Formats: sequence, C-alpha cells, structure tokens
Amino acid sequence: MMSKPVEQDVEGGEVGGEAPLFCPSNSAAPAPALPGKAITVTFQQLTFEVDQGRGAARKRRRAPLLQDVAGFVLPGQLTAVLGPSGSGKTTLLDLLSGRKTTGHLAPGSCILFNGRPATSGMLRHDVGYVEQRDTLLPLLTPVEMLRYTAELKQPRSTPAEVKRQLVAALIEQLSLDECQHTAIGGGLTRGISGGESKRVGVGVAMISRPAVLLCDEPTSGLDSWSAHAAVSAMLDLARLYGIAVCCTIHSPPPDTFALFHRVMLLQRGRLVYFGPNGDPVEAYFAAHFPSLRSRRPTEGISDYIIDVTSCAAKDSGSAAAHAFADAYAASDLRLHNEQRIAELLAAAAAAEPADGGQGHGMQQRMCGWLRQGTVTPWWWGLLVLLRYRTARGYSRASWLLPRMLGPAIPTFFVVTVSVLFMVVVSFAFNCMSILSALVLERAVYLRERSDGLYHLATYLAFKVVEELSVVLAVSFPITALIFWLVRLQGSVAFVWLAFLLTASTATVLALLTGALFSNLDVATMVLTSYTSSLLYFSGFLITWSAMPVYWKWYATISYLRYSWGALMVNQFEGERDVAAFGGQPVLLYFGLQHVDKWAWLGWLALFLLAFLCLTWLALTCVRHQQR
Ligand SMILES: Nc1ncnc2c1ncn2[C@@H]1O[C@H](COP(=O)(O)OP(=O)(O)OP(=O)(O)O)[C@@H](O)[C@H]1O
Repeated sequence: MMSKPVEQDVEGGEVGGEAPLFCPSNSAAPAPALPGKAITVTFQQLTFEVDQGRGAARKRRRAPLLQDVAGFVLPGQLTAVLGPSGSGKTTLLDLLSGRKTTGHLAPGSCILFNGRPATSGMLRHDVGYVEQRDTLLPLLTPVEMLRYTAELKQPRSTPAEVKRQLVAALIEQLSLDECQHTAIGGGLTRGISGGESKRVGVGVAMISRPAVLLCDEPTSGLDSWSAHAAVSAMLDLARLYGIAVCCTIHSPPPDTFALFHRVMLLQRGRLVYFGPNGDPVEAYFAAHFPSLRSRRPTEGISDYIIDVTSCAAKDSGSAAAHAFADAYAASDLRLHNEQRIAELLAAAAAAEPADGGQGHGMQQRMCGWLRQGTVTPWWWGLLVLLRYRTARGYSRASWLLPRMLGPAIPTFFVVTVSVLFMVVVSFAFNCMSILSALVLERAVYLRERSDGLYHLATYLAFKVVEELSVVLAVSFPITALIFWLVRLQGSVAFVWLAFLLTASTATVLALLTGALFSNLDVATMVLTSYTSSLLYFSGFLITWSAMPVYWKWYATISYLRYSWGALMVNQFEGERDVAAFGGQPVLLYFGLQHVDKWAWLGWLALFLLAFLCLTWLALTCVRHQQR
C-alpha cells in the first residue's frame, strides 16, 4: 500500500470541528464507526530548559533545549520534524504529548489543542505516541497485540465486534496481513521484520483512534521500501481519519520525504524553517542564504537542508548556527506562520467557545498528566493482562520450567535434618527468574502506563496473580513429595502453608527488587546478596545463642528465620524433651523452644504484605525513565 504525495493543502475548514464518523469509504476492510474529532495542535513561544550541573549549582544553571519554537500540526496532514542529532526533535514531541518528566517550560510557552490546553484524559485518548524503540510484547502476534491494546484502550462499552473490525481494518491499512499471525519476537527471538514491527507500533498508537499521532523516528533502521511503507501507511490513516501527524525523521529517502506536507527544521533547539515541504523549502534557503551551495541533482531536500545548515555551522562556529535561526526569526515566513497560528486559534475559538479561563496552567499540569486514569476499570485491565500475557507465558516451557523446577529439584537431594532449611533456601533463590522478567519488560510497562492502558495497581495485581498462581500450583506436589520422602511429622497443611507463604514472600521480594532497580545486573546482585545474608541469620547455620548480640536485630527481620523456625517447630514439637544435638532437644539447641509456630507464620504473612506495599511504593515513586 503506497500513497502518492499529496498536493492539496487541507488546512482550511477542519479546525476544531467535529469530523464525520469514522466510516472510510475507500478502504476494503470495513472500519467501525467510532466518534472522532479533528484536532489542530498549535504551539507558540515554546521555550524548554533543563537544570545543569550538580547540587546547588544545578538550580541556578539551566540549559535551553528548545527556544521560542512556534508551529502547528494540522488534521489530515503529515509534518516532519528534522534536525541534526540533539537538536531537540524528541523533546518537542515529548512536550506535545505531555511525556517530558524533567525540565521547565518558560512562562509564556503555550501548547494548545483546538485552542485549549490538553487535559490528561485527552492526551491519553486523543494523542497517540509511537516511541523510537520497540515497546511491543514479543510473545504476541501483531493481531493479538492490537486486540490486547484495543481491549484496554477502547471503552468496555465498545462491542467486541467493533473492536474486532477496528483491528482488522488496521491490519489491512498497515499492510500487516501477511505477518499478522507471526510472533512479534525481539532480542534473540526471531519474529516479524523491523519495518513490520514499526507498523505494529503505529497500529498500537492508532487503536484509540487518536486525533493526533506523534511518531519518534518511525523510519529509523528501515530500508527505503519499509520506510516508505511506514510513512505511506501513516499518510493513508491521516487522510482517512483526519489525523494530525507529526514525525521526527532522519535522512528519509526523497520519495518518502515528499509524502510530508510540512517541514520543521530545528538546530540547537531553535527553529530554522517551518513551512510547506517541496520546492518552497529550497526556495527559502536559496533566497535567504545565496552563498549556500545549491542542491545536487540526486540529493533529497531533507538531506540538502540538514547538510548545508550543519556544514555551515561546523565551518563557521556557533555564530553561523544561530545565523539560520536568526534569519528565520526575522523572516516573512515567520510572520506568515504567526498569522496562520492566530487564524487557527480564532477558528478554534469560534468553533468551541472558551471555557472561562482554564486555558493557562500547562506547565503546572505537566507532571500530573502521567498519573491520571485509564479508559477501562482496573479489574478489566487485570483480566485482559491475564488473558493475553499470562496465558501466553504459561504456554511456554522456557517461562514455566524455571519457576516450577527451581524449588522442586533440591527436593530430591535432601533427606536429612537440613531438609526444611534446604527447601526454604531453594524457594528463596528460585525468584531470580521473576526478577529478570520484570526488569526486561520495563520499557513496555512504561509505554503502556504512559498510554493509559491500565493502573499501577492493575499491573501489580497482574504480576502477583501471574507469579503466585505458579507458586500455588508448585506448592502442592512439593509438599506431598517432601512429606513422603522425608517422612515429616506434624501437620501437612501447616507445611504446605509455610511453603506457600515462603515462596510467595520470595516472589514479591523479587518484584520489589525489580521495581527498585532498572539494571538487571545490579538487581540480581542486590537480591542474591540480600537473600544470602538472610541465610546466615535464619538460625540454622548460626544458632540463635551463637549469634553475635549486635546481629540479632538482623535475624529478627529475616523472613527466612520465621519460615524455617515455624517449620522446625511443626516438625519437632512432639520431641521437645528428646535429647538430640549435643544432648539437647532439637528445638532447645536452635533456640526455638518457646516459639509459637502459628505466630511465626503470621509474621511471615506480614513480611509478604510489607514487601507488597513496598513494591507498590517503589512502582509509584521510583522513576526509571527520565525524558
Ligand atoms: N531531561 C533531559 N535532561 C538533560 N538533557 C536533556 C534531557 N532531555 C534531552 N536532553 C538533551 O537535549 C538535547 C536534545 O535532545 P533530543 O532527544 O530532543 O534530540 P533529538 O533531536 O531528538 O536527537 P536524536 O535525533 O539524536 O534523537 C540533547 O542534547 C539531549 O541530550
């Protein structure tokens, strides 16, 4: 599906108005009728700064990433944001989508959607964002990925048939028919191609039928055919649904670049050109900078303007770099653009009367955007996550076996008094596989949270249910096996409960570590060291009486001590007076003679609850992504 360049300018008439229902007439796949709205994005005097330096100096020194940038993105049109690396392209998209988590917008900076500041709900539902890196679920196929997103992004009241049609239409519009049932893959797993996965990313952003689509380098790493296919697909969607599309782009092939209606060129955070694509770009540079070399016959316009502006800046230093931005600031083109923005805002105001002064407060609300609600209720999110993600994980041996065999294997090697300690230890260390799962899927989690797919509590509940149901399933055979092999005494139900609580606590501890640390090596090192240290203070390797007094506090907060101690009491409570080690009864030898096994099990349950609360806190407060 390749689109031809569009000559017609569609600026007029659509600003702020209700678009027709989404019933595309020129698409083979019938797209469902969902209400939609055309949105014009305008931004003026956009100046964004970040703190530089360390400590107190950090507050005083600020570096501008964008300076006085102004422009607009129109419904049904593609706008390309160009510029050398580090010129502020992604920063602009992050600001438009409300995803910037650090920095300060200068007073007077203004970003408006149909003449109004965006609300968090609007940014989540009406603005789609395609990230530069892939944040898809590797085990799902494109069609499953889109269905999964549709279940979370479309209101629950949307009929299942409409969601199915929505996905089918996107599969066709994005030319994903051939690979729709192939696993997406990623990392070391072979899956669909890079170009196809970019288009799946566009589809994921398109599921809520956003009025604005922002794409960060949708063509990077693609061959020219795939790059053209990706941009063509976006152009088709923009025209079909009246979407305002804005893409950052690097060295696109000339025929792909020609698909864009408008070009914005940034250099060192300042605007160097904003206007129509094609000949007007070249004419602008020829008129304002006659000394620049002219375009070579085979050279594309995007390469030409980046090349000449970057080379001039390199040859003559930063003064020349600013000369381009200064020339634009003094140009008629800038005046024309400002006039156009004023017209767009006036049209938006006429279409939708102002709302009594809610229009200024963008800066204050920026951080709040990321914390707001979702389209579907939490329990629906949990069901969808379990249905699509857990079901797929459970069907894979590589996911399931480490979790199931980890605690089971040591069972075959332990037949002495150390059995209870060894089983507790194997449960404690078996959680390492869970740690990697959480750290590795963080990029997907962050993207899905920013997209408003689910609440934090939903994700935590999903991870807990997903992992603890395996723990629950494994706890029955392991309890039975050990009871039979070692001929344990006491209550079998108690042993099962103690195993279950120990494995659950270790699992939640792994989730907590994964939530605290973004780096897998660091997280593994911390969890291994912490768990190993607990072994020494569980009361088996060093008995309570032999423990240095200044370390006893650490033993008191070791969850393994409560789990192993309770199991020991369950095993030996009938032999409280039978001499064993060093002529002493076992419980007396280990300092457990006064322990109430149910009370210690209660403490273990409290550890589980505390780790769960800490995980929730860590997911809420620890920000792993600075943008
Ligand atoms: N939160 C931040 N704190 C400090 N510096 C930042 C922050 N965000 C971005 N920058 C810096 O701002 C500059 C612009 O970054 P940005 O990612 O917008 O550039 P870009 O034009 O998209 O680059 P590329 O094409 O390489 O992706 C870079 O020098 C970057 O290091």
